[in-house]
Amino acid sequence: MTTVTEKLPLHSSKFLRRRYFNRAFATIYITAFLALLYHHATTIFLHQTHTLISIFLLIADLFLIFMWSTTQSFRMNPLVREVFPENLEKVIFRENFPALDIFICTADPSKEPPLGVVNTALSVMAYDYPTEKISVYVSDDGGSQLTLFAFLEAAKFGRYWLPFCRENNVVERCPDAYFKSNYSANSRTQNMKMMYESMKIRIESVVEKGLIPDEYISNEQEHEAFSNWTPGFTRQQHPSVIQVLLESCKDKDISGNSMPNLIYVSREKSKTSQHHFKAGALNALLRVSAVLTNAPIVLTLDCDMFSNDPRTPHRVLCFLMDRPARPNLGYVQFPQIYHGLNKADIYASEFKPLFQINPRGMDGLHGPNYVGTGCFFSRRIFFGGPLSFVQPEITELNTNNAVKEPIKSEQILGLAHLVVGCNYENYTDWGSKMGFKYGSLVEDYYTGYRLLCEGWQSAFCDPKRPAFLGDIPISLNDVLSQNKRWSVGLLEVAFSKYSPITFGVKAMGFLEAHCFGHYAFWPLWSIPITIYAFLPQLTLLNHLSIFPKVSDPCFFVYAFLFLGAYVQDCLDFILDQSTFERWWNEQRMWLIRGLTSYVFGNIEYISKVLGIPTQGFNVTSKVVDGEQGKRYDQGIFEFGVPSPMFVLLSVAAILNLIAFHGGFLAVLRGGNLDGLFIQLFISGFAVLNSLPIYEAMFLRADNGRMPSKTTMVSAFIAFGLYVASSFML
Ligand SMILES: O=c1ccn([C@@H]2O[C@H](COP(=O)(O)OP(=O)(O)O[C@H]3O[C@H](CO)[C@@H](O)[C@H](O)[C@H]3O)[C@@H](O)[C@H]2O)c(=O)[nH]1
Ligand SMILES: [Mn+2]
Repeated sequence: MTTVTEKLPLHSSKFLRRRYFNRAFATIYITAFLALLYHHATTIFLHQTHTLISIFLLIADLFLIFMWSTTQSFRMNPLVREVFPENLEKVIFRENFPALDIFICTADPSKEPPLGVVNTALSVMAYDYPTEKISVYVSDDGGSQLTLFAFLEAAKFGRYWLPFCRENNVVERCPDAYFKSNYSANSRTQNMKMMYESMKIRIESVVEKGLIPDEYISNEQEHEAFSNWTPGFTRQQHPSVIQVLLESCKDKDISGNSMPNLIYVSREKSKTSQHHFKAGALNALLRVSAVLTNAPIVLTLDCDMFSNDPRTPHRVLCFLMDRPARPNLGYVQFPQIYHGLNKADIYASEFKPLFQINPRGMDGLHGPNYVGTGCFFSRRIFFGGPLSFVQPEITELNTNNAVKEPIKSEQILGLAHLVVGCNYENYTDWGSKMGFKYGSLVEDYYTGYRLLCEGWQSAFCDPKRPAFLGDIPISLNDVLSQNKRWSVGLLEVAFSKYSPITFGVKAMGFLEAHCFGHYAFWPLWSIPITIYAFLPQLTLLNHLSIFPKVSDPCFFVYAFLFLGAYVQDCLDFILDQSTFERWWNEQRMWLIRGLTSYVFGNIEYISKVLGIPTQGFNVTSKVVDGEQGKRYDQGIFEFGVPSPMFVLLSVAAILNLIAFHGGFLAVLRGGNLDGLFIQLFISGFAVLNSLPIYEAMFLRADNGRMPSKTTMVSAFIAFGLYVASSFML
C-alpha cells in the first residue's frame, strides 16, 4: 500500500489542555470524599440513632463514589483529532481506494418504515467514492417483502439519483433530506423530486396495504424475487432470501457509470434456533459479504442513520490507510448525531456525554467504544487479535480471499445461502472468537469492548458536519424502553466473566477498563437515585434531620461534592457547544432514568438470570405520529400510555412535592431550618425537576398527559409510604 509522505499529513491529534484541570480537580474531589466517608463512619458508630437510615445513606454515597470514579477515566486524557481528507487523493490514487462493504440493518417494517431504510441506503450508495467499489448489504430481520419491494424501487431510482448527486455536487445525498432542504429549484431538480415522490407513494402505499399489488411487479425477475414468500413464511420461521438487486459490473446508471452492488439479505430463521438479534444479523452479513465481495473495510449502519456527508469514507481512509502510524487500529467510530431534536432536547436524546464527550476521553487511551452504527471496521478485526488470527471454518471467508466469480453465479449464491443458514454457526467460533460478539443485548458496546481487549485500537472521528444523522424516539415510554434494554445488556457484561473491572483491567489497563466499567454499571445509578428520591423526603415529613446542619463544617463537604459534580458536568457540556437548558434536561433525564429504565433494567436482568423469560431486543419505533410529533416539537413530555415505569416516577414526584411543601411550612412555623436544610433542598430540587410531571398529571388534557389511573395509583402509594414511615420513625 502507498506510504504516506511526511509533507502531506492525513491526520493529527492533540490532547485537550483541560485534562490538567480535570486531574487537579479529581484530587481535591477525592479528599472531599474521604471527609464524607469519615462523616458516615462517625454517624454510624458514634450516634447510634436511626442506624438503618445512616446505612442507607452510606450505601447511596458509596455507589455515587464508585460511579463518579469511573467517570474520571474519561477526563484524564481527552484527545481531539483532525483529518485532512483533502490530502488523501494526493497520497493515494482514487483507483487504489479499497473496496467498501456497507451493512444496513432493519428488523421490522412496521416500526422501521421501509422508505426510511431506502433513504439510508441511497445516501451511502451515493458516496463520493468509486461506485464499483461500494457494496450495500441490507439485512432484513423482519423478513418482509415490503422492504424488498422498497429496495427494488430504490435500485431503479438510484440510477437517476446517483448521477444527479455527482453532476450537481449535492451534499445532502439522502433524498428525503435533500428535498426537505432548500435546494435550488430548476427543471432538473423538479424532475428528480417528482421521481422521488412517485417512488415514495408507491412504497408507502404498498406498506399501508401490507401487500404488493400485481401491477407493481414489472418483470419476471421481480416476480421470482417475491416467490420466496410462500404461505408458511413468517418472520420467525422462513428460508433465507438473498437478492442481488444491483450488480456493479453489469448495472449502469443513466449516465453510463457503474452502480454499486446492492444486495438484499434476509437470513434463514427458525423458531428452534437462536438468532442473536442484531449481532446475529451482522455476522450473517459479514459472511455473505465475504463470499460476494469481501471488501477490507466494513461500515455498519442502523436503518435510521443516513449519511450526511458524501466524503466520509475519505476521512476514514485518512486513518485506515496510514497503517504505519497505528498498526493495531481496528475501527473508526463516528458519533451518533440526531436530526429532529427539539431545541431543549427534553429527553436528552442527544446523549452528549455518551456519544461525544466520553469518546474523546477514550480516544486518548486505547480508543472509543463502538456504538452500533456509523462505524468503519477493518474486516480483519473480526478474526482474532492483531497477533492471533482466528481461521474461519471455510476458506472463502478468509480476509485475504479474493472473489473470482461474478456475484450472481450459482456457486457464489449457493455458498451465500449456506452461510446465512440458521444452523450454520453451530460448532463455530462466530459470536465468541469471531465476528460481532454474542451474550449481551448491547452487542455494540460488548463487541467494541471485547475487540479492544483483544489488543485492537480505535479512533473517534467527529467532523464539524455530522457524518451521519439518525432518528430519535419521541415518546418518553419509547426512550425509557430503549434505555431499559441497554441496561439489561450492560449488566450482562458487568456480571459476566468478561467484566471490565476484572477481565478488562487486565486486558486493557485500568483507565480504559474503567471507562467501559462506567457503562457496564450504568443501571446501578438507580440505587443512589432511588434512595435520595425517597429517604430525605420521608424523614423530612417526619421532621427528622438526617444530614449535617448548615452550621456544621461537614455541611460544606456536602455542598462542595454536590456543586463540584454538577458544575463540572455542566461545564463539560457547555464547553462542547451546548446550552444550559440542554444540560438541565440531561441531568433531569439522568434522574428520571434512575427511577425508571435503570430500575426496570435491573429487575429484568435479575429475571433473566433466574431464567424467567424476558422481552429480548425490542426494536425502537421510528414512526412519527402527527400529534405526538407536534407535542415533541413544542418540548412537551409525552406520557400517554400506562407504563409501570411511570408509576415509580410519579410516586417520587408526588412525595417530593408533599415533602417540600410540608417541610417548608414546618420551617415557616419556626421549625429546624438549620437541621432540615439539606432535605428541604433535595426535595425542592426534585420538585423543580418534576415540573413537567406535575403538568402532565394535573394540568394537561391532551393524549400525551399522564394516564389518570397512573396518577391515582401513585398518589395512593405515596400516601401509603408516608403513613408507613410515620409508624417506623
Ligand atoms: O433482531 C434485531 C433487532 C434489531 N436490529 C437492528 O438493530 C438496529 C438498532 O435497533 P434500534 O431498535 O434502533 O435500537 P437503538 O437502541 O435505537 O440502537 C442503539 O442500541 C443498539 C444496541 O441495543 C445498537 O445496536 C444500535 O446501533 C444503537 O444505535 C436497527 O437498525 C434494527 O433494525 C436487527 O437487525 N435485528
Ligand atoms: Mn435506533
